[in-house]
Amino acid sequence: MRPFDPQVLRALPEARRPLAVLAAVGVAQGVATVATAFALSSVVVAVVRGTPLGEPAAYLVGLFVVRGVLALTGERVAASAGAAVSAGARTRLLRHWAEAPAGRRPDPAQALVLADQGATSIEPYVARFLPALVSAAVVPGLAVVVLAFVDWPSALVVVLTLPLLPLFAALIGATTRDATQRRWQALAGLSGHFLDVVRGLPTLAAYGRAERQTAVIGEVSQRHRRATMATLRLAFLSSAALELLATICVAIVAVIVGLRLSHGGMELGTALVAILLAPEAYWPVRRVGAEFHSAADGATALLEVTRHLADPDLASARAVPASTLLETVPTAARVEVHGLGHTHPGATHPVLHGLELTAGVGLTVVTGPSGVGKSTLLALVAGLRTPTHGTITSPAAHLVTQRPFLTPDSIRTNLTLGGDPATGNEALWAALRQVGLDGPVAALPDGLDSPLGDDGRGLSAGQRARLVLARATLSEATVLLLDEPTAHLDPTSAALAHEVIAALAERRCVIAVTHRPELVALADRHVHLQPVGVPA
Ligand SMILES: Nc1ncnc2c1ncn2[C@@H]1O[C@H](COP(=O)(O)OP(=O)(O)OP(=O)(O)O)[C@@H](O)[C@H]1O
Repeated sequence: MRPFDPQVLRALPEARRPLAVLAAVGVAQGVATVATAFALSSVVVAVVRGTPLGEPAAYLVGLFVVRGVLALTGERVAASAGAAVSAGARTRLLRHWAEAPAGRRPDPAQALVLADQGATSIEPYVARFLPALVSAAVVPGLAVVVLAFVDWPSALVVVLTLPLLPLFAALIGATTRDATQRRWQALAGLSGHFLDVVRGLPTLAAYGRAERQTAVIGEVSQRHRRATMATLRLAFLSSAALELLATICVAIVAVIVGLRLSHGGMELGTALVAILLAPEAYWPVRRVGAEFHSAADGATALLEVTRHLADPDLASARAVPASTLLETVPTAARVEVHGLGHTHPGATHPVLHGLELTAGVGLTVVTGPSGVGKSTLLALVAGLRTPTHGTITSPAAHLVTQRPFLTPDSIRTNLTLGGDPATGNEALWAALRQVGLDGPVAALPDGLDSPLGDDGRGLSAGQRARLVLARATLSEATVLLLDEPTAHLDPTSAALAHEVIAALAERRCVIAVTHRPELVALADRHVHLQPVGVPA
């Protein structure tokens, strides 16, 4: 694992400015640190020799103030950079995946971990580790150069002993990486087992075996605890080892300087500067070692984010000939499909072949036997799948699937999902009225702010279907794709929903998959799909 990969700056441009400021602050802190060593030794020399103290003391106080301001600025910039880079990584990842064809998106569990814990762990990496890395790159070099001018024997000792610190840090880091890996495996084992037990709990309880799982979960948790404690022990021990090593190195400089001072081979001021500067060469390296433990996850996550954002597969998916891509024409309410063919990944036979379809403003219904590819056609037009053959031209479309997504949040949030969250109450109630859902929602204690459970729990299947239809009416998309929009509705509600769909089709291009003859009767165009190989 590299401590810092410059690719990050290309993938996350929001990181450039704060990292440049952090580097500048790091350099300024290095200069201020060296200047403080000189000012402090001048004060001590003035006290010992009884010379006027005012000037060196004023310099020292001024330098302390400057260092305080620099430290404060560094902390603030680092904290806001951490938050900005972490949020930027999450937003870019989600946008990147959302834009990618469904077939090229990562596995949902992996995507969730990366966008959630992964993006969060980037924050300490940027806020704490990178500033430490900047200091480690600037301060030791500066301290050694100045020391070489002031007292070259001390500089020589530092130059000879300084490489020991990164060497030990790297050795300890390699051991920590294995221990961290073991901890993650134990954690994954624990979560996987816990999930299995929770899933199977009703069955286990029914057969009176639930109690037995307590011991198994206890054992797996203990394994995770032991792995965590081993990592922590290693982290504390490694910090202590680096600390000890750095102290010994400083002590060597101090002893040599002390001996030369007592034999009169050195000025008091020079000796003080050497003793004050020597630790400054070691501590930034020590700090990098200490911060490495908290930043290891973030560095890995950042690499993973960069890899996803620069995914050559995805880049080539976007670069495939325009004929197989959706063209985004925001204004035209028109869908054109020519010679469309699609074979699902892993399937041997195409589900669609040589399909022609032109749909403008109005209602186009798509019918056909079950499994013929109606939902696949809508997913292709929506851009969720990439066609294997042919072309599709469509503006960004609003798709209502057979199992529409409802988030465990308020009705308001669900209505405005994917649209403008600031949509006014009046428009929301009007949309609900259109689908006949205003009464049931008004009867809820919190009205529009009433919460829904997972997958719309709290609403009947028919009410869910009407809610997503209301969401479609609020959408600004000029193309609406509806997959069996009235399948779950009773005849009265279905008739109301059909009216809404017909009203929507007056100004937009609505393509609806349906088995309902009532909706087919309202259509301006009717496309009946036949299984591939069967003449239309
Ligand atoms: N992700 C997938 N991978 C492989 N095959 C798939 C996938 N999704 C759908 N299929 C297959 O593609 C064919 C068309 O499916 P699709 O859902 O488009 O049919 P449909 O006409 O909408 O059916 P229904 O009317 O029952 O909803 C089916 O044979 C289905 O098994």
